[in-house]
This record gives sequence, structure tokens and C-alpha cells, in this order.
Amino acid sequence: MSHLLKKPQHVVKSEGVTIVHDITGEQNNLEYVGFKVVDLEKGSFYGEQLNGLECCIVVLTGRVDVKEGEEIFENLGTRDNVFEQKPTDSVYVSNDRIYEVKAVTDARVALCYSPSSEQLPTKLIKADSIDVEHRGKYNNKRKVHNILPDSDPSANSLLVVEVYTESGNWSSYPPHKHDQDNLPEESFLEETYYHEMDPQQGFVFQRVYTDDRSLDETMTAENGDVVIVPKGYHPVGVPDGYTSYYLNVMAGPVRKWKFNNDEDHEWIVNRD
Ligand SMILES: O=C(O)C[C@@H](O)[C@H](O)C(=O)CO
Repeated sequence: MSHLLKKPQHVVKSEGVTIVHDITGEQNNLEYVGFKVVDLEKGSFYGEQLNGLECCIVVLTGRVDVKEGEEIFENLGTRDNVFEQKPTDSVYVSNDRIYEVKAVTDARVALCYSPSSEQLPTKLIKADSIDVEHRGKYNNKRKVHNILPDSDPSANSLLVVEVYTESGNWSSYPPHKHDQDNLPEESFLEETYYHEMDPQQGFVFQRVYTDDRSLDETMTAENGDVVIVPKGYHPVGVPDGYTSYYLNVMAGPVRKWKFNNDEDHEWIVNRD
């Protein structure tokens, strides 16, 4: 199996708390992006001291309360299944803070991290403030929920989006990359993809490749898998009959999403 493909681990941390993914630490070869998925049974708690990381808590499903210092945000979350396709609530917490999530119902949260040293205010990102964007044409259509885009200065490094791609379509397509710290031409951003499918037995194909093909891996991502994109192009193809959901976390030295398409496939954008 590719070292870029991570299967759910389901490690029980404490009563009612299961770590589904923990993509943090040096073994993942990521400098700027960290990612966890945590399942919480109703009434359970998960908390962290963030030290040198900022964190965006995305309530994937269920309802939770989030506490940071004096701030308590209650009953966050809007959906029981990500395929309800409505935006959800998130909370941005800056480095060196301590936060706690309490499950009001059974819930799944995504924790998106990046190194950070400058304190910013804790911020509730409400579902009804999320910009919903429709991108692409022909078999290249997808719907994007911009949770923390680069136009929103609430974070130091983190960029977070959710993407829905319908059956038979492609997204993150035509293939694009953002692996050069060379603005204004291109930014360097690492990225993770947390995938879900509807129905659950579905799968998608994701290719991660560089121009010189020193990296060229095509993976089958199944429900709950994470794909790591340290560099290179990273398109996703969705087979007929299945809808794809993924949550992207991106971060790098500069908080700007400036990508370039693979020139061989640029013509796809330019069709009438
Ligand atoms: O437009 C899409 O299909 C989503 C991608 O842009 C995805 O968020 C990504 O690859 C970011 O670089």
C-alpha cells in the first residue's frame, strides 16, 4: 500500500473517545499539516493543549460543545451524515491554547493543525457563514464549502475546505499542484484529503504525481481513508454510482493558495 494512503486506525483513547486517524508527527513527513479524526460517544470529552499548533475543529457529524478559556460554543454541528451536503460549524483555536470538545450526541470531529506562533482570537465559524462555491463544467463539477479560505484572515497558516463530487465526475481536476514556494507564481502548501463515499462501499481513485514522475502513485481511497499530498498534482476520479466527499487541510510557509495546472491538461479548463 502506498505510504501516502492512511487507513482508519480506530484507537480507543479513553471511554467513548476513539482516534480514527492521527496524521501528526514526523513519520508522516509533513512539516506544515497535521490532521486527526476523532469519534466521540455522547457525553464524552476530548481536549488538547495546543502548544505550537493552531487548530481548526470541524464538526463532521453530530453535535458538540467546544470550550476554550472563557468561551463556550454550544451545540455545534448541523448534520448526522456529511452527505446531507450542508455546511457545518467549525471553531478556530490559536496556538498555545487549551480546548475541550464535549459530545452532545455521538459525533465525529476533524482536527486540522498547522504550526503557529502568533496568537489569534478563537473564532466560531458558523455553518451559515460558509461560502458555497460551484466549480467546474462537463464531468468536472464539484461543490466546495470554503471553511477557512485564504481570503479569511482568521488563521495564521491553515486553509480548510470540504468538497463534494458527484458520480462520474472529477475534482481537484484538471490536475493542479502547489509545491513551489515561489509567489506570486505558486505557493507551497502540503495537503491532506479525508475521504468519505456515499454509499459507503464506494471508492475513488486519487493520483499524486510530479512533473518528473519521481513521485507517481495512484491510490484507491475508500470510505474513511486519508491521502497525504506532500507535493505534486493530486486529481480525484469518482466512479459511476457513488458520491465523493473530502475534507482538505492545506498549510505552508505562506497562507496563499496559488496553484498551477498540469500544462498537458490545461486545455480542459479552456473548453467552451
Ligand atoms: O477544486 C477542487 O476540486 C478542490 C481542490 O481545489 C482541492 O481543495 C485542492 O486540491 C486544493 O489544492
